[in-house]
Amino acid sequence: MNNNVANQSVLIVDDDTAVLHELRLMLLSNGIRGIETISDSSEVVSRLEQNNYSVVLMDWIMPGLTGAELLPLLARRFPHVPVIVITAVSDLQTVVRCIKQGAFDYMTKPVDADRLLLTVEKAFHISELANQNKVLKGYLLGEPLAHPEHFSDLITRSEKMQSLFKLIETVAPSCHPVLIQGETGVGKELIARAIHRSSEFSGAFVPLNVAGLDDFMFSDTLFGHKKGAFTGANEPREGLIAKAQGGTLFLDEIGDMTMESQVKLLRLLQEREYYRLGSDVLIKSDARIIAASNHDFSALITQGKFRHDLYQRLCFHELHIPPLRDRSQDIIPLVEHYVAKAASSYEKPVPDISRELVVALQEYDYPGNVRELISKIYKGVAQSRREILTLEDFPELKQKGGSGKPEVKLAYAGIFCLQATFEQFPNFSDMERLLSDEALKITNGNKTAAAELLGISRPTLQKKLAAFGSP
Ligand SMILES: Nc1ncnc2c1ncn2[C@@H]1O[C@H](COP(=O)(O)OP(=O)(O)OP(=O)(O)O)[C@@H](O)[C@H]1O
Repeated sequence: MNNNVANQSVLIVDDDTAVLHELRLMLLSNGIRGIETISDSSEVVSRLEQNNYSVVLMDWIMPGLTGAELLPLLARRFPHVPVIVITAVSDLQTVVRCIKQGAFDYMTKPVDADRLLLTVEKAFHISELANQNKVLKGYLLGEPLAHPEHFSDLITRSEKMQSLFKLIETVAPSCHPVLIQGETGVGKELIARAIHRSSEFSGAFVPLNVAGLDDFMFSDTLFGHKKGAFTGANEPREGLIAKAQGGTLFLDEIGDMTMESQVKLLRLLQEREYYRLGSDVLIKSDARIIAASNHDFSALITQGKFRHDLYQRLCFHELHIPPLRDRSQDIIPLVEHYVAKAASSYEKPVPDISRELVVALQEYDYPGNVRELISKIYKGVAQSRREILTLEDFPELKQKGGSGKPEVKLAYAGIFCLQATFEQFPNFSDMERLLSDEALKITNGNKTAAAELLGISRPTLQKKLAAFGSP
């Protein structure tokens, strides 16, 4: 049985306690833990009202409520719970009736263990999908995140990111692998951590960057080794997969993995078991695997650099994180957050940000995404000698803009409508006055900083203010 059973539960209904016991044992011995049994069929509805069962396994012929009476009731009240009917009669008519009334599948007594497990596994899968659909529907109807605190490290105002968070809440509790794709520095590791938090798995989040690891290093780091496994293995080593037991193993830069290591990872995903180097003891693993990459997998697969079967296993759930330039609403909140952080780490007061810098930061396209934004902010704050950050502190942005003065965009004209501001089209002197007032407002009355912002000397600003009659 594969690994998607940890959060699943089964309700078995049969008036024969010996059958209940036997079915329970069959499921238990295959790793299914959440099993409850009822011998009185009239209790089924109230049990389903109180608990979230993934699957109901039910006898057809029972005293009290029979299968024929119960099945339509369950199909109507709990349509998302697959019901598997067990019947002693293998006549075609009963089977057709079961399926027509909404049974997910049927089987005849005596129950064959292999068939039971296969059917229950299929039903788990359907139940999981139905559950995800239910949650997604709720979200589409505007429901907020169930646990926003799981995403508290991610600063965003973008609707695309909010939708991604909602998707994460629906897929996080399943044990299936997740593949996160996105450009470098876009926040893939933060997203992986948010998935782990949302899964509420009790084990640890264990990250491993596989780029640059040769196959031996990969195997030793991931699986560990037995004492004496190779020259220099003086002590046994527990691999990272063991540290991630009950939790999440995050494999970063998976597109750079060697072909040999890909075979080993594929085996781990298929079998959920592994050997330490030098050991012939098979160890089971229940760690959930999240992988991340900034590569285009279709290109890697075509070039023969990545196994198609591994890709298919990894992308059971696939998440794409949009680059920062496609969610420009995030730029300013990120800038504000990291300016405050940088100032605190350099023990400086938190500076204001000049308007021209705000515009330039919004216009930039961030090929290195959030990581690049952070690095620019830290450099800018470190070198700034004033209480306001200006374009001067961000020479790379200044060079990009040529003159250093970013163009006023059309969108900006929506806010800054000259005629509406002045009631008539302004002349030069009106504009000078407006610019001077704005610069002084932004710099809290600091004339030196305001003059710098305006690109004029302090005495020139002083003269102009005197001409306007301003203090
Ligand atoms: N939405 C966000 N809010 C706050 N910080 C963020 C956000 N996204 C990314 N960061 C920060 O940006 C930096 C890069 O993020 P992260 O390491 O998660 O990116 P990545 O996509 O995994 O990068 P790489 O492709 O290089 O592995 C980190 O310091 C992270 O904390």
